[in-house]
Amino acid sequence: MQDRFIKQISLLPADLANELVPLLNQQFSGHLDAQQVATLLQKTGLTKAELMFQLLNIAKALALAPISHFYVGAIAEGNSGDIYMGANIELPGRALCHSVHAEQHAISHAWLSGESGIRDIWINATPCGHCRQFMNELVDGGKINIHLPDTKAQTLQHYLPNGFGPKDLGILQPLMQKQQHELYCEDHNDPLIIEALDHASLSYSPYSHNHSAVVLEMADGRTYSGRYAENAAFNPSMMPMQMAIASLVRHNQSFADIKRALLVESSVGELSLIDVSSDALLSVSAVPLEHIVAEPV
Ligand SMILES: O=c1ccn([C@H]2C[C@H](O)[C@@H](CO)O2)c(=O)[nH]1
Ligand SMILES: [Zn+2]
Repeated sequence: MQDRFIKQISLLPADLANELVPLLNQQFSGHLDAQQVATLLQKTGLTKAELMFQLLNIAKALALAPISHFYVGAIAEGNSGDIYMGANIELPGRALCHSVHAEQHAISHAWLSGESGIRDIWINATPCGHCRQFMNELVDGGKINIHLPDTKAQTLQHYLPNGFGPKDLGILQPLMQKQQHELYCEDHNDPLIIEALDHASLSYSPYSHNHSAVVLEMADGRTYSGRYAENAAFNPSMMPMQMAIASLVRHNQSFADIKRALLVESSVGELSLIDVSSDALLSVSAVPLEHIVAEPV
C-alpha cells in the first residue's frame, strides 16, 4: 500500500480497510471500476452512501495543500458506474488562481478516463461557488446529484439556482460531450507530440477555440496529460497544465522526475496558455516548457 494512505486507512472500519489495502497498491491512482465498487459493497455490507463517505478519506489523501493545509476529497461517479477520486492541489509559491479544487480534479479524472458524463459526486465539504460553476458546464450539469456528509442529496440545480452556463453563450455541446478538433504538426515522430495532439483535439474550448493540451514525461517514460476545459464564466476554466499536474499527483509521482513538459495549442485560438502554463510548471519543475502551435486539419 502507498504510504500516503496509511493514516487514512486506520480511520476506516476494519473490514473495509482489509478489502482496500490490496487495491491501494503502488499503481492506485484514485480509480475504482464498477465491479470493484460492487465487491466492496458486498464484502462490507455498507450502503453505497456509507461506502462513498468512507472512501472520501482515501480521496482526501491525494491532496497537495501546502498553502491552506485544508484537505478536500471528491469522488465522481461516471455514466459507466466507475468512480474517480480527486483532491485539491495548490501549487507551492504560486498565485491562488493556479489551484485545482477537489471537484474539478475528480471530474477531470473521469473525463480523461473517457467518461461521457457524471451522475453523482460525493464531497467532504460543501462545494464553493467556483466548483458549482465548474460543474454547471457539464452535460446535464444541473441534474448531477451532490452528496455531502449529514445532508440530504440535492441536485446541482438546487445548489446553483438561476445558474449561468454554456447555453447562455450559445454552446450546446457541453463539457464531457465528445470533442473532435484534429490538429496537425510536421513532427510525426515524437510520441510526446502525438499524445499532446490527441488530447488537444479532445479539449473543450468553445469560447476561445484554443484547443490545447499538456503532456508531462517522467524519467521512467510514463506520461501524464491534461486537456484545456473552459467554462462559460471564464475564470473557473481548468488549465491543461493543472490537469496534467493533478494526474501526476494522483499517480503518486514525484515532480523531481519530470523530464519533459510540452504544451500544444491550436493556431486559431483567441489566446495562448504559454505564460500561464510556464508559471504553473515553474512551481514544481525547472524543466523548460516546450511549445508547439499546431494547425487545424
Ligand atoms: O469547493 C471547494 C472549496 C475549497 N477547496 C480547496 C481549494 C483550496 O485548495 C482549499 C481552500 O479553499 O480548499 C476545494 O477543493 N473545493
Ligand atoms: Zn471549489
